[in-house]
Amino acid sequence: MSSLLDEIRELHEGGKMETLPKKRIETMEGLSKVYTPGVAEICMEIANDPAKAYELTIKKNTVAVVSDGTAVLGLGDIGPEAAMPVMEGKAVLFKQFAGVDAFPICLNTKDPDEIVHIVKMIAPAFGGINLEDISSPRCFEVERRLKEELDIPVFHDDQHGTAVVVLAGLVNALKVCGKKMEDVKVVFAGIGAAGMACSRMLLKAGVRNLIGVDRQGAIHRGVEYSNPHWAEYANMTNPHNLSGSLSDVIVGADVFIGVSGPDLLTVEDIQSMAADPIVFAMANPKPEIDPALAAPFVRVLATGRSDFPNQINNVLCFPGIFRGALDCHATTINEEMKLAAGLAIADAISPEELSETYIIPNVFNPKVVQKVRDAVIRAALETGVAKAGQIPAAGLHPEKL
Ligand SMILES: NC(=O)c1ccc[n+]([C@@H]2O[C@H](COP(=O)([O-])OP(=O)(O)OC[C@H]3O[C@@H](n4cnc5c(N)ncnc54)[C@H](O)[C@@H]3O)[C@@H](O)[C@H]2O)c1
Ligand SMILES: O=C(O)C[C@H](O)C(=O)O
Ligand SMILES: [Mg+2]
Repeated sequence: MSSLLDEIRELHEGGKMETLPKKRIETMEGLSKVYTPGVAEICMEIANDPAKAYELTIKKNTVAVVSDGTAVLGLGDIGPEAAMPVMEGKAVLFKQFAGVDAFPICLNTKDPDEIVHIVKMIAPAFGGINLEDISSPRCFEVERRLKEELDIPVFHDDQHGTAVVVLAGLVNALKVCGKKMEDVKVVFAGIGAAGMACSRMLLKAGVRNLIGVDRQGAIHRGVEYSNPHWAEYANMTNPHNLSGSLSDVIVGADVFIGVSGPDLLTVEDIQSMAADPIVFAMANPKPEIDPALAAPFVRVLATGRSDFPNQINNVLCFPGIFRGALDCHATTINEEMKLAAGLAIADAISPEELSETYIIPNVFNPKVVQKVRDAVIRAALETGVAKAGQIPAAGLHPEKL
C-alpha cells in the first residue's frame, strides 16, 4: 500500500503539467518576430478586430478550469490550494484526450459575486470556461450569471458533464435490463450540483418517477427548504410525494444513482429494490457503497472510479464537449449539445459489446472524444450557436499515452 502511495506522490511532485512553446526561439531575429517589435503588429491587428484573437492567440484552443475548492470530489470544502491537484488533473485530461490547452485556476474566494467578476475579467484569454468543484447552491448562480454575461461556452462540469455521462450509462444499462426510461423508478442520493443536473437530464430523457434524497430525506412538496432550489426540485420530481429516508423510498426502485458521499447505501437497501437493480454509486473517491459489497446483489453496477468496470465519470464528456464547442466557436453549450453528447457516448458501445460490465465506454476508447465532438458540433450548428465559418474535419490532437 505504501508503495502505491509513494508512486502517486511521485506523479504529483512539482505538479502534473507545464507550458511548452510551439516553436523554440533560437536567434535574435526570431526573437524580434515572436516578441517585440514583431509582436506589436499582431497586437494592433487584434486591437482593431478583437475577434482576431481566435486566429492569432491561444484563445481558440484554451479553457480555464476554475474552482473555488469548495466541493472537491466528495472531499468537500478543502480550499483552493488543495483543489489544485484535481484541477491540474482535469487540465491534463483535456490535453491528452482532446488536445485542448487547459489552465487550472483556483480562486481564493467563495463569494459568487467575486467569482463571477474574476472569471469575466480573465475570459478574454480563453475560448471556454469549465467550472469545477464549486459547491451547490452557489454554483447555480455563478454559472447562470457567467452564461448570461460571456459569449464563450461556460460549463459547470459537475452538473452537466455528470448529467451527460449518467444519461449515457443509463441508456445502456436499461438496454441490458430490458427496461424503459418511462417505466423505471429512479432514486437519487445527493441533490447538489450533480444530482440536480442529472435529475433534470433524466426527466428530459423520459423518466417520470424520480425521487431525490438529501441529508434530510426525500425531497418532497409541502416543506420549506433552506436550499431555494429544492422547492423547484420537489415540484418537478417525486410524483407520489413520498417522504422518509433513503431506505424508505428506495423500496421497489429500478435505479439508484448516488452523487453524494461515501457509504450511505446498504446491501439491504439494494435487496429492497425491484428485480435487476441498477446501481450507479458515483461519489468520489469513495462511492455510496463498496462495489465489492454491492456486486452480488445488482444487475448493473457502476462507480466514478477507474479501478472498477463501468466508470461513469465526467472525464468521458468534458474533453469531447469542449473540443466540439471550440472547433465550431460555439457561444454556449446548450441542452441539445449535452443530450447529443450523452447519446454519442452511449452509442460508442455496439449492441454486441454491450453487457452488465460494459455499459459505458472506457475513456481510452478513441471513438468517445471523436463521437462526442462531432455530435456536439452537429447540435451546435442545428441550434444556431456555432460561429465558425469553417469547422476543422477533426480538431483532435490527442497525445499518445
Ligand atoms: N463520477 C462523476 O463523474 C462525478 C461527477 C460529479 C460529482 N461526483 C461526486 O458526487 C458527489 C457530489 O458532488 P457535487 O459536485 O454534486 O457536490 P455538492 O456539494 O454540490 O452536492 C453534494 C450533495 O450531496 C449531499 N450529501 C452529502 N452526503 C450526504 C448523505 N450522507 N446523505 C444524503 N445526502 C448527502 C449534500 O447535502 C449535497 O446536497 C461527490 O462525491 C463527487 O465526487 C462524481
Ligand atoms: O473529478 C472527477 O473525477 C469527477 C468529478 O468531477 C468529481 O467531482 O468527482
Ligand atoms: Mg468535479
